[in-house]
Amino acid sequence: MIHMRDVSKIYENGAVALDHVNVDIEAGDFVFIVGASGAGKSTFIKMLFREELPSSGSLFVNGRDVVHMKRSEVPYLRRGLGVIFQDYRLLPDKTVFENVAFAMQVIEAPRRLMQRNVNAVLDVVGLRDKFRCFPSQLSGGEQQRVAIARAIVNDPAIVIADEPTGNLDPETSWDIMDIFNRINLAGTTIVMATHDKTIVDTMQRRVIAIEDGHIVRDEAKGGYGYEA
Ligand SMILES: Nc1ncnc2c1ncn2[C@@H]1O[C@H](COP(=O)(O)OP(=O)(O)OP(=O)(O)O)[C@@H](O)[C@H]1O
Repeated sequence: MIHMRDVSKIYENGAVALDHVNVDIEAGDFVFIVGASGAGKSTFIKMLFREELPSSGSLFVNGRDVVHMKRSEVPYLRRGLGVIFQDYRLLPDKTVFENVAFAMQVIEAPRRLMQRNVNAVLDVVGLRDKFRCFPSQLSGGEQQRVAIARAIVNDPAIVIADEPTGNLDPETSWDIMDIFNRINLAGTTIVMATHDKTIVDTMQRRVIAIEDGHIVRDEAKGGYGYEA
């Protein structure tokens, strides 16, 4: 599903964000990416949806060669992925329904599917009754739930999340993790960078720890491994 071979990333200013990284993530995995600030977690995540390219090495995501694909193929890569950020990134002038539907419009999904699928994912995240609200009328946790609905509405094989609970209080964070858990149980692969020690320690999922651009630990049922 995700195969990284000898991947390094050196930014233009010379910063080495990842140094000869090898990782295999299989269908249905739930993986936490942990590590100190600046360790390389976001770089790792960004390469999966080709926001950043490796400087060297090979990367296959969903069977696609991320390094050698043409620019015109990038939308096809991204169609198979749902991406979630710490700061939600909703469109402020669109309602909850429109924010989620927009992800279907972008891929030119048939209109008749739109109503059904948007309602279905709003049910998954428990926000069907807020479909007319604008993001500014929602709490942070609700906005993140809209972002999750948007990420999964096209039924991606992989959901990629960079610090999705970073702006949320512990209780709301657990509501969000509950949704990720259900999405994973339905078969979707989850790759999540996080600083949340309690969540990682409690969930006992696969943990990949990055330090200074190197993978220093990869455990099937791991803990956070650092002091919070
Ligand atoms: N666009 C960029 N240009 C130059 N250097 C960068 C860029 N993005 C990240 N870096 C550097 O690459 C290294 C890894 O950064 P990255 O953002 O991947 O770390 P991180 O583990 O996600 O950190 P955080 O937890 O603070 O988000 C750092 O040294 C950072 O300064």
